[in-house]
Amino acid sequence: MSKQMSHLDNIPSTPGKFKMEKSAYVHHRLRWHSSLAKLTFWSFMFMGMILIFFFRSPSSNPLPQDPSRRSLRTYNWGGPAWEKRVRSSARIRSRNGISVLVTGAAGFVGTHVSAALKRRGDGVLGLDNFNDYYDPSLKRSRQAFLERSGVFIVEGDINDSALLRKLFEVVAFTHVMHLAAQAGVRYAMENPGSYVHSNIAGFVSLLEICKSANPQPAIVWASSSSVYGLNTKVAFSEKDRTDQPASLYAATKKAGEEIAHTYNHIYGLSLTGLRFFTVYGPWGRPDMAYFFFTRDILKGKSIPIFEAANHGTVARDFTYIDDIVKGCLGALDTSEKSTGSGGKKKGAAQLRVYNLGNTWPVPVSDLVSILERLLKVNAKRKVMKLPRNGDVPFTHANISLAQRELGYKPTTDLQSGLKKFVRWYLNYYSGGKKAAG
Ligand SMILES: O=C(O)[C@H]1O[C@H](OP(=O)(O)OP(=O)(O)OC[C@H]2O[C@@H](n3ccc(=O)[nH]c3=O)[C@H](O)[C@@H]2O)[C@H](O)[C@@H](O)[C@@H]1O
Repeated sequence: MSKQMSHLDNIPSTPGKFKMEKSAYVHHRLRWHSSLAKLTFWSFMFMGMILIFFFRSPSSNPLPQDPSRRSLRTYNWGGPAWEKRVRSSARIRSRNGISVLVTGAAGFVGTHVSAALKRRGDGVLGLDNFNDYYDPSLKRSRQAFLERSGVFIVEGDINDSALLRKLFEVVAFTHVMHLAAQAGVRYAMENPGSYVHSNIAGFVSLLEICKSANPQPAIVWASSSSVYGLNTKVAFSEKDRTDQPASLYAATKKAGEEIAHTYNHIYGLSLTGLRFFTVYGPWGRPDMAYFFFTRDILKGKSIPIFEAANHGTVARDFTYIDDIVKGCLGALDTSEKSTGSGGKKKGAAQLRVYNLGNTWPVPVSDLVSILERLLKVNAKRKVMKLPRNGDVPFTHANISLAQRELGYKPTTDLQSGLKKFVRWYLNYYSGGKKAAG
């Protein structure tokens, strides 16, 4: 080590503490070396910071969640073997059966509806983009489950008009069950673009193809209880106002209802919107509270339980998946044909909207108590104020219209439904991924 270096080693890091008895010359040189070393050090630090900033900046790092990039993903479709699979999956195998294109088929509700249609002999073709909003491996497991029942899921995006056109060329679908969407109330603040991309642009893209299809299919699609937003009149009825959405998610679903009106009015498409109320059950969505509460209770992690102003209760009209499936099938079976052809309306067509709820709101804290009993583990509850992120304090469905017109009649209470969910959850995550179903 050089003499100079050893001098430098003696320099304290804090300025002003240098020993003053050294000669002025040495003092001057040391100060000079010290400044040089510091200058070099800070230059490197500065360069480093710029590089880190550059590589981490969102504009230079295409995140998989970027919705505009989702549509740029290329999917493999087409070819004789692919068309054969499409035709075979969509083939009707029962008398008076229907042929249904199910969008979002690898999603929670999509999987259950596809399986139920297939069971009764209808033709079913799935479509899903397998995006990574939540663990795509769960979507792959649902796909495998459907495959075993004879349902083929085409990989693709509803914004891909060429793909949709091709599907209608290969199969004359009588119905579309449109469940592909960007779901989740709170995530809308993180990634607003994905809601516009899927729930508005994607819906319009699908309707454009449907209006030009010959014959035009009848469409049943998923709206949401969240369209009631800040409505305080209980129970929520289809006649109540829905012009005060509390989240962008709700606003895009409400926009969907208006868009449905337009396509019905101009092109004669038969359209039925279903306002689902907090659907839960086996194969559910990991971003929903009942699902991640279960995971976190088992892990011993604390769970945030929201409460409204003045310690008010937050409650949901939780609705079990099997009841929702019956509602969806009821809506498909009572759909009238679209009236247009070749993109032209020939007469008035059906336009409907229904609540599909359970009519029994349950406080979130009661949901947690049920989970504690089923899991035999006490939850670490962290009660906190309902964040201002789009959540509403309560939902409560009036279902008399769906009861009358769709024969909809929910039969599963939260305790029984969660029991089935917990059984599935424990089986699925203990390695029985294939068998769970
Ligand atoms: O009914 C609907 O239309 C909507 O239902 C759910 O939305 P949400 O009811 O907010 O369902 P969760 O996110 O599972 O929340 C359930 C309840 O737990 C509460 N919660 C949520 C998260 C949390 O950390 N803590 C907590 O107490 C929420 O405030 C809410 O009352 C779905 O996520 C939406 O996609 C769907 O459209």
